[in-house]
Amino acid sequence: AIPLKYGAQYTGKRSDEAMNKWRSNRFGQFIHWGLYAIPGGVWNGKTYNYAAEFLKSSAHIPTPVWDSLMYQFNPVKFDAKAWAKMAKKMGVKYMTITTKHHEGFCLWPSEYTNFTVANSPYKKDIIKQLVEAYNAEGIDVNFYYSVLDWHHPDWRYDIKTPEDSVAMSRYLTFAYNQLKELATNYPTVKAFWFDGTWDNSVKLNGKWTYEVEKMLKEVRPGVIVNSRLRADDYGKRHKDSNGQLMGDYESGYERRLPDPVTDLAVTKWDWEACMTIPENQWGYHKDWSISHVKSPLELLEMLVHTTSMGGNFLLNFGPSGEGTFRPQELNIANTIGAWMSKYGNVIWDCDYAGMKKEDWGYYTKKKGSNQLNMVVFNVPVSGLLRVNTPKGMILEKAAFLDSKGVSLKVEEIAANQYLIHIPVKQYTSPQVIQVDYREGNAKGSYEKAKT
Ligand SMILES: COc1ccc([C@@H]2N[C@@H](C)[C@@H](O)[C@H]2O)cc1
Repeated sequence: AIPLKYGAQYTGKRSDEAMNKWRSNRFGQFIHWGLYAIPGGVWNGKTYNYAAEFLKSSAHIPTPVWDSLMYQFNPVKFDAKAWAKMAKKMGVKYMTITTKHHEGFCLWPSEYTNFTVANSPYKKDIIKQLVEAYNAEGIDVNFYYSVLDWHHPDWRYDIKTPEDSVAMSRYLTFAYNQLKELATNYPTVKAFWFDGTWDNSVKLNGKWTYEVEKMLKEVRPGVIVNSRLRADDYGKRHKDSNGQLMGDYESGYERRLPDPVTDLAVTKWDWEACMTIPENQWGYHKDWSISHVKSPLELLEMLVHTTSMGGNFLLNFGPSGEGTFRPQELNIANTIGAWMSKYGNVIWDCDYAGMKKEDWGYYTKKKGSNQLNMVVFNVPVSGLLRVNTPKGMILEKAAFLDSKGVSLKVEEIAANQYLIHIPVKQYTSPQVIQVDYREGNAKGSYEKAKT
């Protein structure tokens, strides 16, 4: 192994209470909110199709012009309690809020800059209101923080001169202080979601990323840090020069999911995928007709897919400049919430089942139980759901979760090979089958045939 000072600090999954809670949460709400929500992807009458939170660069807007949006930030319809109630109904157990996105505008009254809500017409601390409202609903709150900062004069994309180095170290001190401020002033924060760490200026500062992780865990013991923060002694990110995951979970899946057949390696570590409802909009965009908008059932399948591979699914919402969500977002919250109210127990506290992926959908398994869940998205025309079990696993019973125990026919067709018979009809939402099994070796008729 290559000796490293700023590489992975430990290997394997954390098994402390805080990480077990983070893992059992499984489903989270991402919220991207900032000045970008005011123009919403439109500038001087022109609609820019790229992600709305990048409008400053898409429309080549000078920093002073963009920053003056602060004087328009006044979300008169913002209601943290209403947001938290919607999230509770959706079935999320955690929420991750952009405290500061790339634009540098802070949703909390940071003492280290004037570019915050405190100096906007709105004035009040948005982070405080969200933390209190979501925690009151029993939902954990995590902080997204962009290291990249378009506003701060000392930010550098690369270090090419001694002046760059001096400026960037001033910037990193500023960011360190802001992060300490967030971890100190909002003591119920459970995790930090770092972004904007891909530039060379950060890769050259692996030591700073190590010190930030260390500081956060000293100020807030148990706090969780994503792999995107970290660079090692040689600028390697996410995994260090020895291939070891840095931070507490892998956070490279953005708008994409690992393949349930070829990417099973992810089941060896904790990971989270974050997802947009439109094709590629994190911040509020005025015109959602410019791309595909994912339906509730598409997103529900992604949530189940993610759980089936032992990951967390962070679904993004982009409130408007006034502090409201769109009808499509409300519909998604209600539709997924309705399914979660019936079947949330096959998501929360569930994990990878170690079973071979089948065409009909996904398996999940409740931690520490012999209860195997089958979430069926694709009903085969045959009505026969194939189940291949590992050696030593015998299926005993299968029933639709909401059928009050009416068993389904389980046909053993070969060693560790079964067919579960279900009615062939139009299902309008994913069906959940609960399977009971026992340890033991198959000794069906075919064994005799062989001997
Ligand atoms: C292609 O480059 C980027 C850079 C930043 C992002 C940001 N990460 C997401 C989690 C959002 O915050 C998006 O703005 C996305 C793509």
